[in-house]
Amino acid sequence: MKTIDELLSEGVTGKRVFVRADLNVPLDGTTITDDGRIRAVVPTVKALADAGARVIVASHLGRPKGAPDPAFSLAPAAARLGELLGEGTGVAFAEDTVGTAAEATVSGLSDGQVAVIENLRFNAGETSKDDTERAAFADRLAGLADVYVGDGFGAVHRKHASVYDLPKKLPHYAGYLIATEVGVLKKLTDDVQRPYVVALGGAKVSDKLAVIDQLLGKADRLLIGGGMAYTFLKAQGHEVGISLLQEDQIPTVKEYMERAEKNGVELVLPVDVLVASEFPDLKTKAPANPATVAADAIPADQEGLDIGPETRKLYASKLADAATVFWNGPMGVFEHPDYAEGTKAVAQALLDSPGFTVVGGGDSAAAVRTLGFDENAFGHISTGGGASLEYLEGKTLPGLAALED
Ligand SMILES: Nc1ncnc2c1ncn2[C@@H]1O[C@H](COP(=O)(O)OP(=O)(O)O)[C@@H](O)[C@H]1O
Ligand SMILES: O=C(OP(=O)(O)O)[C@H](O)COP(=O)(O)O
Repeated sequence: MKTIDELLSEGVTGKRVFVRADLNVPLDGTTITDDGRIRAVVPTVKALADAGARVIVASHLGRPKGAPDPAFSLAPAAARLGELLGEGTGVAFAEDTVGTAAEATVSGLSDGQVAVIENLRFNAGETSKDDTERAAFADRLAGLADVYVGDGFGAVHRKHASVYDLPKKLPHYAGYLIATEVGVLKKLTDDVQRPYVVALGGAKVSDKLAVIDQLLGKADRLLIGGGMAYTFLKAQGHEVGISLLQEDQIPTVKEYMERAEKNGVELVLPVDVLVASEFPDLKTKAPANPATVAADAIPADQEGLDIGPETRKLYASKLADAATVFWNGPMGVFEHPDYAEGTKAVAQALLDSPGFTVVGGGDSAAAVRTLGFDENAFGHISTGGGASLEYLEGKTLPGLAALED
């Protein structure tokens, strides 16, 4: 994989450099609640701009349906990137991705200037499963630039036009963030120190259940929380009320539980959970007054939204002797204070553990910071949840493979 340092040594003055970042930050309206992913790409963008490149930063945000949707605009992220790059840099923003606004914005760039183009996923070609459709969109993106720098680690597991097809059409290099992320995760695959404990939670259940398959051959202990837990509880035969559930995965999860037992992997599930009859209001943060119930006694009209106090203690004890910890996915709806204790307890347990601790994922990293933890106290905070999990699985990641070609 060629790195950005090689590109800089070849010279970039006047070149249009397309930086595929992951600016998929959590938003409250147009307010960014955690800017970690934007800060993470600053070294790459700054190095290119300082060297006289005309930098085009592109990203997805959220999961819009292949058409413009103002709720998913990258405008707030562009403004924040401008602030982070500092006085005088200024960041132009194009209100489309490959249309006239993008073309005009890019052709208006002088050497050392930076532009952000609108959300890549406002175009159906970005995420299309049809190779021809994706390639056609990548062709249009390629028209904007001379060189490609891949630095959106959080999206390298996606076979999307800007991640996989575009680098094939331009000279391509890995940015600083991708180089750092891969360096750290490699340590967890090559020579992992044991006990190796993995904690999994969050809401992207269908995406992340698959990694458990691989982890059953690698980890010593798996702690399951967040929205992920209820498919396991249901597979054990318990009712989960109106909790997040991946019904079609129940047979798979049953098989995981059997294999864990056979392989001597400790698979740990919540023993109690916080429940309420409705999802909390994350805007007003009005008190949700959850009840604590045993994990095998979730009422039919209630939803599990955090792990309970006994589970917090249990998970802390299971992390206490870990030599390596990988954690992805909040243990509950941490954005609301009534459901943040489970995530806080796991974050604290990582800090108390003597081992090497890695936190992966946009929301997990955001949770650690917004709940007041010092991000530097963890071994590594990865900007990618799904991406880091798939890397640990040993899968070929499209966005890394394309940079290696
Ligand atoms: N029990 C639950 N029910 C519904 N959503 C949950 C639950 N626990 C956690 N979540 C949500 O999961 C989201 C993060 O999930 P995910 O995107 O998978 O994590 P990451 O970005 O760290 O990879 C958070 O917004 C959180 O509110
Ligand atoms: O937030 C992301 O992934 P993550 O939640 O697994 O960390 C990335 O920006 C990828 O987004 P996607 O899962 O909508 O493709």
